[in-house]
Amino acid sequence: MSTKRVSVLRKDSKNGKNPLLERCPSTNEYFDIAFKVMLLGDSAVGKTCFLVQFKDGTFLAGNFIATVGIDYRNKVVTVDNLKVKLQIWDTAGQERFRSVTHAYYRDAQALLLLYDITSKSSFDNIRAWLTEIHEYAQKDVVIMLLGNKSDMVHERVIKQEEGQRLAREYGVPFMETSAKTGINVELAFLAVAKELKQRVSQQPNEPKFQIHDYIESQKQKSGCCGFM
Ligand SMILES: Nc1nc2c(ncn2[C@@H]2O[C@H](COP(=O)(O)OP(=O)(O)OP(=O)(O)O)[C@@H](O)[C@H]2O)c(=O)[nH]1
Repeated sequence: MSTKRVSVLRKDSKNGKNPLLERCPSTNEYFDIAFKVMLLGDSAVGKTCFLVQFKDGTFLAGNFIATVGIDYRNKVVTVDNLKVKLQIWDTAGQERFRSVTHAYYRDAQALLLLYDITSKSSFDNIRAWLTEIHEYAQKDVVIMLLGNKSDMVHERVIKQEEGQRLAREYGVPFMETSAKTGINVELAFLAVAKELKQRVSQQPNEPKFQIHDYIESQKQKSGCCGFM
């Protein structure tokens, strides 16, 4: 099998601290605060496409090329007038790369865990992924469950309610997404960015940000589908 990208095992030069008002080298944009987000899930659920859709607004159609090891891209988003740099780590879903990716869990402040709504095994493996997350990630890491490829309506084997039920069981937010059409891709990252930003800048009298409510309100605004 050909490979998508040789792994880049680069560490943040700031020793994990949130750099203030720095310039993002890849986008050349200034930012106030930075967070690390990781994409996890079985091979071929669409993690790379999900990241490319968010970063560039395009869909990587064509032959599937599995990621090797781990890679990252940066994107600066605006959250409540603050420039938030998301450093997004795209991991290889294949079993043989697990030991490489485990080493990166600890640095992530948020994890987007994807399954493919047309693949029962990718959904069944979500429990195993959550076990790994609890073993290797930070205790207070933000986790979001995403049922990807929601555009493939005729091939669907996992009902939306099944995803919702599993997410509720683990107390994590859930959405169905499509890296192909872009549905809910930006919302997933923005919800996570808002939650993380709120955690570090919460004012004493400010109400706590509720990620579930935020997602629900955005659904109502867009009049769209696939939310918890
Ligand atoms: N229809 C549809 N196809 C998708 C979607 N997301 C990804 N794909 C296709 O699914 C296949 C796998 O996508 P990738 O993004 O490479 O999967 P991955 O999770 O990064 O896989 P690994 O790198 O092995 O972990 C590719 O053929 C994509 O074109 C989607 O939302 N809808």
